[in-house]
Amino acid sequence: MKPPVRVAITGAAGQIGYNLLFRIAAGDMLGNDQPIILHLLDIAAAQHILNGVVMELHDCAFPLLMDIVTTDDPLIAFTDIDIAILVGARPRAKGMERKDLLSANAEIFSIQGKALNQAANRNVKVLVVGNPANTNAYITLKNAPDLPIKCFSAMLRLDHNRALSQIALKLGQPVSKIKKMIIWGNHSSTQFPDLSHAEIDGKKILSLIEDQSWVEAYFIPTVQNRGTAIIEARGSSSAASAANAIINHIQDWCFDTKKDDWVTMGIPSDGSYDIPEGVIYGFPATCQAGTYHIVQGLEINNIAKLKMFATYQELLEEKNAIKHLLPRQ
Ligand SMILES: NC(=O)C1=CN([C@@H]2O[C@H](COP(=O)(O)OP(=O)(O)OC[C@H]3O[C@@H](n4cnc5c(N)ncnc54)[C@H](O)[C@@H]3O)[C@@H](O)[C@H]2O)C=CC1
Ligand SMILES: O=C([O-])CC(=O)C(=O)O
Repeated sequence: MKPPVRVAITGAAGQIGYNLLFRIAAGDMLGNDQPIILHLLDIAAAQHILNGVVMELHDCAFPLLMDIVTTDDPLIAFTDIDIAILVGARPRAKGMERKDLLSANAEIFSIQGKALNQAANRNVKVLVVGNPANTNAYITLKNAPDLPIKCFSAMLRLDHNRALSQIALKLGQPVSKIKKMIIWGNHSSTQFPDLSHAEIDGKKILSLIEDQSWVEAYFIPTVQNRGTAIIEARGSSSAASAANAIINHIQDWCFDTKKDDWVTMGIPSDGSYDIPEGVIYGFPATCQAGTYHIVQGLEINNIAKLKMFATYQELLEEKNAIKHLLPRQ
């Protein structure tokens, strides 16, 4: 039997938590031969709900679930963990943009960055989901100066999956055939869902879509604003699809992306594609041996450059609003 992997999930008593924990414990994320210890963090006021979730986890009798730690203390939650999924944060309500959550949520990630720095395994994989996810991930990494920068990522996989599905629906093809999608930039309505490299059976998708205005008038805004549409329809934000995207993101990071394809991950900018260092930005990425790499060498036209820069500008504005929470230079 393999040694157990310790997976911390924050906001474990919330709606994403309820859609995520059971799938992780069932083996959907790390495989059906990988024992797991769950470290579940939520605030003191939510511990009674968390207890109910733990009762249900026990009632599933998952063979892979070796132990469950529950706590409201990030230091306890993050001790010796291999994977951290930082979900715990306020969700937005109708009429809000994700960046409106900055003042409510930013401090959470400053505290949790410090706790990760102190207690997590040095090769921990940290995925930030709580919104605004890119900037919260940046706060987290800046507060964890002793951890390598490549330990950190933010979730744009839900946007990536949304884009795949819209194309699958448009072309009447299975999602699995659509390759090389990209969501550049921020997990916000300024993101740039970019079809120009996407392929199906080796053919460029843009050449298969007869009505090019569909891309600008329908595809891009639908993907950009899908979170808002879900909130309007359900009355609360995406939970099952967010949990599914978390599983996809961690699975690819741990077990490699597929050959001849890539995924979108929010990762620290390094100057690639003229996006300066200092933000967490959605890039096309491949993963090998537990490390992500930005896909290099893609041709970017001038219109795309403008869209990529606009979403970068929004990230700079968000960063400016939380600069007091950034101790690491
Ligand atoms: N990046 C992405 O693609 C997506 C991000 N989200 C974001 O994920 C976050 C969570 O969403 P839901 O689960 O729907 O919200 P929720 O309100 O159902 O659950 C949030 C949980 O976090 C807990 N929490 C609050 N402060 C905490 C802290 N300091 N430490 C630990 N736990 C804390 C709350 O007590 C609650 O149990 C929101 O910020 C939402 O906007 C949601 C969907 C997709
Ligand atoms: O829209 C929201 O606030 C939740 C979220 O991030 C998404 O569904 O993409």
